[in-house]
Amino acid sequence: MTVEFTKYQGLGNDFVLIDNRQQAEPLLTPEQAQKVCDRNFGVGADGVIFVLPGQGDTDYTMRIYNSDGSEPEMCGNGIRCLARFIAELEDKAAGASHSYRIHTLAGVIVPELLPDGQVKVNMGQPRLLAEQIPTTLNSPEEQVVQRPLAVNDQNWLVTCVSMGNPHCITFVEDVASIHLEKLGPQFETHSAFPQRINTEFVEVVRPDYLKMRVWERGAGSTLACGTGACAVLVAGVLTARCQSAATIELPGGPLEIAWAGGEEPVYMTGPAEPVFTGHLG
Ligand SMILES: N[C@@H](CCC[C@H](N)C(=O)O)C(=O)O
Repeated sequence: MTVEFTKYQGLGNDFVLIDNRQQAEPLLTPEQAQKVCDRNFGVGADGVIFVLPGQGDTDYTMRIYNSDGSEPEMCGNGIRCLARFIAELEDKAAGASHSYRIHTLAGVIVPELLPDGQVKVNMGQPRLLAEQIPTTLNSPEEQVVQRPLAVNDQNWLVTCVSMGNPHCITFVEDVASIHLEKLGPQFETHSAFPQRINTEFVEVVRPDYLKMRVWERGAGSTLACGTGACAVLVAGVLTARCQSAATIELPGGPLEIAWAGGEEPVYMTGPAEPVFTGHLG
């Protein structure tokens, strides 16, 4: 079977996008997606994203496999790419604004194409209780803010935030000095995180400008993570380190993130670009 695809990237976080509107099950298995993501033997990507028919009152459904074949609940950079891909499939005029209601495993997420080509996403409310992350770092109905976690013979103070998918945030003096390849896998598979974890190391340059590096669950070191940037802003607000709106600088470029606190949703604005089209098989 031949499957058409378009490769997209959002700040260098790259995805193979597949038009799956004809059926409710993804056209590829997790094992096939893992092969497609291989950077030597496949197309090469951090994940494969499928646009499926909507459910309930939504326009479409998004499903995603990480490059290791696991299925996360949400992907921030991916949903910006998905919005651009849908506009392309629907043949919408370039530069026009549109928004879509997208069903995901993290709930309904609403990306909006802006006239300047950027995509602004209502990412929903952050979930802060230990049982929602999930983590054993506090009692189930408590938040996890600045809790000690031993990794690699060091004690780290971590704050945990779920944006539908789990994130563990650590504020450090110098983010460039972090040995991501060594620490990332140890955080990801730590017994305190029963569903593994995405890990962000963050340096606060100013209250409105933070630098972060990320080790993603199921994908390793990536150039950007949209849900991660949202979780970082929330952790920065919870620990009084940053303003309610800030630029989060990632290795692949900046994202604008805003959260008014409490039960308000988090907003993320950033780019998404097509790279090339092709077919599998
Ligand atoms: N890169 C993504 C997050 C993708 C999912 C993540 N690896 C997980 O397993 O939760 C983003 O931009 O949010």
